[in-house]
Amino acid sequence: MLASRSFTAVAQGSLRNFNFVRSYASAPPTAAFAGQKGNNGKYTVTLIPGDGIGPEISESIKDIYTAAQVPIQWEEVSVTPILKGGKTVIPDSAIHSVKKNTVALKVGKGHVSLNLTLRRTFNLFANVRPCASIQGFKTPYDDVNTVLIRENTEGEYSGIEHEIVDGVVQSIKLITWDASERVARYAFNYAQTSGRLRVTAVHKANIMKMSDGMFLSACREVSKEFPDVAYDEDLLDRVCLQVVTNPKPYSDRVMVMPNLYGDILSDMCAGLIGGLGLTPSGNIGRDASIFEAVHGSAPDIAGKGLANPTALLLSSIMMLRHVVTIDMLLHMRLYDYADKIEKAALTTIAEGKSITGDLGGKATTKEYTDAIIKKLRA
Ligand SMILES: NC(=O)C1=CN([C@@H]2O[C@H](COP(=O)(O)OP(=O)(O)OC[C@H]3O[C@@H](n4cnc5c(N)ncnc54)[C@H](O)[C@@H]3O)[C@@H](O)[C@H]2O)C=CC1
Ligand SMILES: O=C(O)CCC(=O)C(=O)O
Repeated sequence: MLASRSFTAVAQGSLRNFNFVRSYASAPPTAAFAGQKGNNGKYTVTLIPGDGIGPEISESIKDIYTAAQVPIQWEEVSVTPILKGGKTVIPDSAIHSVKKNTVALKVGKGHVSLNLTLRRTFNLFANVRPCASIQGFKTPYDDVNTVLIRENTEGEYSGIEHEIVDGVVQSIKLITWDASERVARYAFNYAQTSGRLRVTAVHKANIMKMSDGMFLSACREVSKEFPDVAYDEDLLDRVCLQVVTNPKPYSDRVMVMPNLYGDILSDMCAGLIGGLGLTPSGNIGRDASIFEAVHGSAPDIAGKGLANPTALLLSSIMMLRHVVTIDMLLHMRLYDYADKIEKAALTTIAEGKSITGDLGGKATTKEYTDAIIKKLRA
């Protein structure tokens, strides 16, 4: 009963400010999602600032949340790998914090496969990556509004690699029916609750007949459970060409795809709306969800005050709307915080006076953050 009510709330929440942003809605809730709300009336959320620009943009988010008086307290943890029993692992404290709080905000860490470890540890099976043009901010395209859902635990990112003989290596692309079916069902649920009533499976089954072929079979099976959601399939290369030629037709649908394709296609979509500084994502699992920017730790600009915190901020907004679905009866008002912060950030960008260098402006991370805070306090 609560689950179906929550689904309605998600759909309403996403449609409420449809004209303004259209896409940074929360994802449909998964089975046992439960944030931790303390006696002080605040949710505790794990914050993983990572390295590179992570600490700078995390500070921005904290300052903006303080100014907006969002009822959240951050539990900051490090995921810098440690040596344990001869293996490099994520510290127990980080794992424990995410397990306890079930919600985390994170910046990509410049450490190979750490993301993959987190995604696998918490079985974060779906990565939701919305990408929408910001009204009033001029880019070559002004009508991008894509939602891409990426299988997040396997494919080329299974981490199974070996050397067969000297000079010959092999990386295994692992596709399982269960993971494909699970992400497909998530995509159809998302389509149904967000009002984007079409799912397009993106693939290369013309070449990878068995692996992508099975991914497609799973999508087709799941599509039968959703007669009100249209279903089609398209080749990855064709989708790339079509999206950069005319993104408009992709506004009415959700794209679902194996892991690697989603990684690449989401960066391409980001390029259409102003770059990686603007695109958020949510790694959704049954027992926890970790929200993070599509970008990584950007070591080339770290410590220079140049980083754009918007992608992480929009990820946190997806998180707020996700948190709301847990406990909607008590905390509907978190939607209002999400809406308010989102509006302050996107109007700051549209005005163009205090934007960061990646968007063509001259503002530092702090100046841009302060401009948002000023709007929140006005
Ligand atoms: N989801 C994740 O956790 C991801 C982690 N990574 C990791 O991050 C590290 C760096 O990877 P890169 O290939 O350099 O990708 P990156 O996404 O960190 O940076 C790519 C380019 O975009 C720029 N950029 C990224 N975020 C920006 C922001 N917020 N504001 C302004 N400019 C921004 C960077 O300066 C750089 O020129 C690597 O260790 C990589 O494995 C990379 C991508 C995603
Ligand atoms: O884990 C990494 O370092 C890169 C992963 C990545 O690019 C992504 O998942 O978007």
